[in-house]
Amino acid sequence: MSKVRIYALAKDLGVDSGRMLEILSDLGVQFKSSSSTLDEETVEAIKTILAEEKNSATPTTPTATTPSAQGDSAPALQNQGAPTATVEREVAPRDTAPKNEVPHRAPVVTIMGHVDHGKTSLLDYIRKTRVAAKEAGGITQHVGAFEAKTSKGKIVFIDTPGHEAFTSIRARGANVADIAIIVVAADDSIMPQTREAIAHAQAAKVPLIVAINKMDLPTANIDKVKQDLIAQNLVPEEFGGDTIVVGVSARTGEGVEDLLEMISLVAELEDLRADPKAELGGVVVESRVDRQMGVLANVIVQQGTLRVGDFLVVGERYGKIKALTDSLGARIKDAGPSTPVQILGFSEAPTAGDMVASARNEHEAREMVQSRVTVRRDGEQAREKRRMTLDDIFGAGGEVREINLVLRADTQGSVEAIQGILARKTSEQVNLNVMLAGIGAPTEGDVLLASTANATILCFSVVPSPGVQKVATQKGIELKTYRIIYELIDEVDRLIKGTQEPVFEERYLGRAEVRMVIRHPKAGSVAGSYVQDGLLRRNARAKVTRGKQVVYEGTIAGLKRFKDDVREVQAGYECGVNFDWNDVQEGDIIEASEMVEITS
Ligand SMILES: Nc1nc2c(ncn2[C@@H]2O[C@H](COP(=O)(O)OP(=O)(O)OP(=O)(O)O)[C@@H](O)[C@H]2O)c(=O)[nH]1
Repeated sequence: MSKVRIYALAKDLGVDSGRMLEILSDLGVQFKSSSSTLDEETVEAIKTILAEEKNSATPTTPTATTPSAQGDSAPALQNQGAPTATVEREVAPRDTAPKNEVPHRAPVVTIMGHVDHGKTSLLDYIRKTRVAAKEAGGITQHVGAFEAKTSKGKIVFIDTPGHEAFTSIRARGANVADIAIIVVAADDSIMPQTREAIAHAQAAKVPLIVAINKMDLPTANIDKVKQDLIAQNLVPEEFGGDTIVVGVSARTGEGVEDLLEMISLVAELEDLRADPKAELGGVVVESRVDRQMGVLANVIVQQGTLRVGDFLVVGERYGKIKALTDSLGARIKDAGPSTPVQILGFSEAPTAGDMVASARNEHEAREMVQSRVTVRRDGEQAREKRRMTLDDIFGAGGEVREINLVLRADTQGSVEAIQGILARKTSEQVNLNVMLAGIGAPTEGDVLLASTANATILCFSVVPSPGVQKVATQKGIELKTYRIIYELIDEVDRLIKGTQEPVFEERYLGRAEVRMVIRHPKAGSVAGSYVQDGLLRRNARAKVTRGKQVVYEGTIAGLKRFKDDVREVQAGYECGVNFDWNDVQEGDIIEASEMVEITS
């Protein structure tokens, strides 16, 4: 039997993800994502655990016809007898002492990709086929996201496709999406914005699923897309990698079901939970001003529950919810986690990415706003005083070993040349992580990416527009332009140096011979010595040898010329040397050295 992916096994065994994760953690199995593979032994162990549970849960009524001749317990679990229900029932006793009482929530998915690769079409297809719009009078409300129903439950899709929205939300510190779908047209393969989308999803550390769209076209070249994905370090599962790739057509609907199923499986294994009773947390997806209704803000609730009449604080504004509308256009009274809603009640339009909090009453809402204003002002003042330096970004003393870069250059050739040089500079100590390498001037999106990932933007032979430069300045992002490749590389070297632990080298200073030892009741032994070569320096490292043997290693604690304390004594002079050691003898050789930081 070959290796099995976690999600595939969970599906085969009809086990819910929570239980699968529990078993894996009980077994001490480490895994990266739901696509990670399990070896044969682990699979057998899981099957055994499930079989044992099954037996102990139904001791007297062996369920389906599971002949004892069947050595492997797995087929029994795959039997038709409502496996999911059975498993859930079996799990129940364990739930008496649940690790996590917080209920599951629906995944929030964002669709990104290159222009014209079919993001909108895919969203439209899913909305058309999966949203029961008629329930609410036939008009779906635009609330920035919609809820699709699948056999495995609800999936929330953010319906403004494109990474700009996603990134601006992230740049404000919010991470609204749990899963990113990267749409790649089968006839066009990976394009610049695909690469950007991948970089953004990776920077957000959200699992991504690649949807190869337009499979219906005769010019579709799936193999090419897969090869191009590999070149982006996204190795599809069939080649042994972790990247889930699903072929779809937004036109015919082919594969969309599989895509939804994959989303559900990934979501299950992400074990997404949120407490509807917790303090409110939500994110503004978009907002607009309606001539008749006023400000409408589209929000996704992340935890807690929104209720009509609540006071909400968003950024430096607050408002009272006058009305809540769900994605089907229905007026609702409250909305729990992973619910997209439209809120009426703000006096000014909030910005995408703003986080929504609730206050108990108007007074508290006002206070919260006031304290936010103060924090912002303080921050602005502090920033003015101290423009961020690279050391600030990466930490002094090289605590951060990852250097994130966004690279922009005039041609593909330059990009590749620079990337080639950078690749050689990655070492065990420092990882140069080029989050995005693109042709053309840097964009505001690059700055947002850089600001969320603490990256530096390096430009070669391209110049940022004043607008982009301004945003970079506001966000304290280093945006540097070069006309000569080696100057850019020098900058990278500087970054590397800033992040590395300093390297020290022992440098020889000099040697002295001990000619006479004076035993002093208070000062201990003073070695009257003659400096034969170089110099001796106070606080330098000292090694004392007697014949061929090293008898002491430590520090020159004191150094005197006659009665005076001195800092150093040159060759050709006599001096008195003190150590924190008293067994020095006539004839010993003192060798002094110091540790010097290597700068190259
Ligand atoms: N044959 C075929 N055409 C498709 C498919 N999906 C989208 N298209 C077509 O591709 C074009 C672009 O589709 P959109 O959905 O607008 O692409 P998009 O990625 O949302 O584009 P932008 O919003 O401009 O970034 C349209 O003409 C669609 O009809 C598909 O699966 N098959």
